[in-house]
Amino acid sequence: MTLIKFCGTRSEEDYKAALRSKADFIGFIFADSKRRVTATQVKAWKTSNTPGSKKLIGVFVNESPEVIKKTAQQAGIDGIQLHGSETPEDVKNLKKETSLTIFKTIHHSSKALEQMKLFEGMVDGYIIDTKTPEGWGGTGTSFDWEAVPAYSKEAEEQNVFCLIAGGITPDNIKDLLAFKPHGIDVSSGIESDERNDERKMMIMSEAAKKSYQAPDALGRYGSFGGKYVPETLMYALEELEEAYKSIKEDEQFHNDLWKELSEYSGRPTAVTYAERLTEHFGGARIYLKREDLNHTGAHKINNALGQALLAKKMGKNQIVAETGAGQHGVASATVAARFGLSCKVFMGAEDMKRQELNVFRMRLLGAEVIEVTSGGRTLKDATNEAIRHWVANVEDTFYLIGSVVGPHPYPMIVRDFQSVIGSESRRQLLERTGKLPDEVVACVGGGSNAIGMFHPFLEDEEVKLTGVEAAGKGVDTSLHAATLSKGRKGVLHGSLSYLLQDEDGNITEPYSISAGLDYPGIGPEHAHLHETKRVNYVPATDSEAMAALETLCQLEGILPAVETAHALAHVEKTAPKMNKDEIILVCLSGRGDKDVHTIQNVLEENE
Ligand SMILES: O=C(O)c1ccccc1N[C@@H]1O[C@H](COP(=O)(O)O)[C@@H](O)[C@H]1O
Repeated sequence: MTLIKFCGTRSEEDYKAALRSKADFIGFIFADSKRRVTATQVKAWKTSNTPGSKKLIGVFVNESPEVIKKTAQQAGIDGIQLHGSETPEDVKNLKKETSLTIFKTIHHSSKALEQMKLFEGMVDGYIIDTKTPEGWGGTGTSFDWEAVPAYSKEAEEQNVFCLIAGGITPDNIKDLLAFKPHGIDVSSGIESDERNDERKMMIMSEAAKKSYQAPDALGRYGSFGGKYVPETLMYALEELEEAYKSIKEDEQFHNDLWKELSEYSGRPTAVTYAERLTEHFGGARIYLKREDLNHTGAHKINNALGQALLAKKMGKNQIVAETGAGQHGVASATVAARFGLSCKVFMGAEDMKRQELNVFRMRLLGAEVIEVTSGGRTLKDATNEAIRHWVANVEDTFYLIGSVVGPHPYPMIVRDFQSVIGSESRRQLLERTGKLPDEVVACVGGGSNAIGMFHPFLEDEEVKLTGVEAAGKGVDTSLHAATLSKGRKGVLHGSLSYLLQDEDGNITEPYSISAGLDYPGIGPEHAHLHETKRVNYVPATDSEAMAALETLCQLEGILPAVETAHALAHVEKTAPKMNKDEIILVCLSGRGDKDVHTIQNVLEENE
């Protein structure tokens, strides 16, 4: 997927349209132009419409450092684009004096590559534009795009990205995309009658972010997914689907959600370069997406906040949830406390023993934790009970499902709320390294952290995606939870996917050291991505996961959740075989404080 910067925003309407679009960057012209705006205007638009994860960029042409700094500060923007003949010295000084992101525009010419080299190590990205006698930029004139790969290569060597500007329109964008630019930057091409035209923005966005379409109208991912539920739940699912459709288009909802994600949960989460781990394996550079730094210690809160806001919007004041490792239970109890909702969490008796601390946390947060003693007394059984409770109380109860499982529209809703993980890390890595990762790795139980991480990378064919399943005592024993490696198609909890089952189709008991991966099914979208071979699913055993957990603790000072350690176990296998200039991005889905007892028991047994 290509980065998008929509520039020349000159009214609150333009700004709102850019916020609704798929732009990664929104540009404002502070230079001489018909599109010029003031810092006061930008500040006012920003105050009444928060930009969420989009970055605001101010464009300047040969402006004094004092004016640039003052304007940026007044407007409250994230970065500056120097679009004139600014020198490396000017950039160096600005970099020293501000913490702003700096993009340098280089005008296409036979000297452009040499000029880029002069700014090496000083800028966060390049814009390549056309200069004409009419102006420094915004002229609607394109250059010969045969030159694009050379510009991208130079930027990659400098570990930054390069956006292409100049005369890009809905009619010619596909010609440019054939040269695989890192991103596009457009002013004139999105305008009609002196204002930004949302239809043009949409055409450009669709072309640049050519999106993978799933689920279909019936909630199917290929042949998987769907709604296999009793009649009593059909109405509730339709009501939910309608409500979700309306909030998806609702700017206010997205603003409210981003406010919670940022002010309450602490997003964006960091991407950490694991330097000592990288050296230890001697291969690919390893980057960790730190979902463990979220409030409550895992990625689960992203989805819980989204669904709780949706529940409020639907006028439901009771939440019911299931939990395995307890992380989703804690996240649900947390959001219920924050929004003043009542909360019941169903949890298997076995998991309650393994995750005693999280049971205590949920109760402390005011939730009722209901022990489930049926079946294997783990996540599957807790989910059965939560669904049963929902069927009986559907009028005022919202089922806050914790993974990309269950009947449509749940897998889609959870995926969308978790995709913030992948879209944030995609942008963060491009900003940091100038390239996309070569491989992205995440652990998979039901699969919510993995789908959230993978989804924004699905169109990037060059990025290898790897999901790691829990192989327990080994996939050739009966003690594992490796659904895709060892399962068959079947229906569980309202959707068709791969399941662990015996010859007669009875669900078999999964096993994993980690309560969060101990589920006999997997989200239907993962089943589809497995069948289409877009994602490669591999197993990791308990002992491989525990070894990887110790390595991360000792080399990076990060205690990961036992679930997350399965993803790290795959990194141990693959990183040493990769080249030093390759990059692995790992979803560090949660922190391991909740697992300290389990870890202690295992390590003591091994002594
Ligand atoms: O857009 C302007 O008016 C402008 C004025 C002065 C310097 C840069 C300007 N815009 C930049 O030009 C390209 C977009 O060009 P086009 O209109 O799509 O051909 C982009 O980098 C803008 O940031």
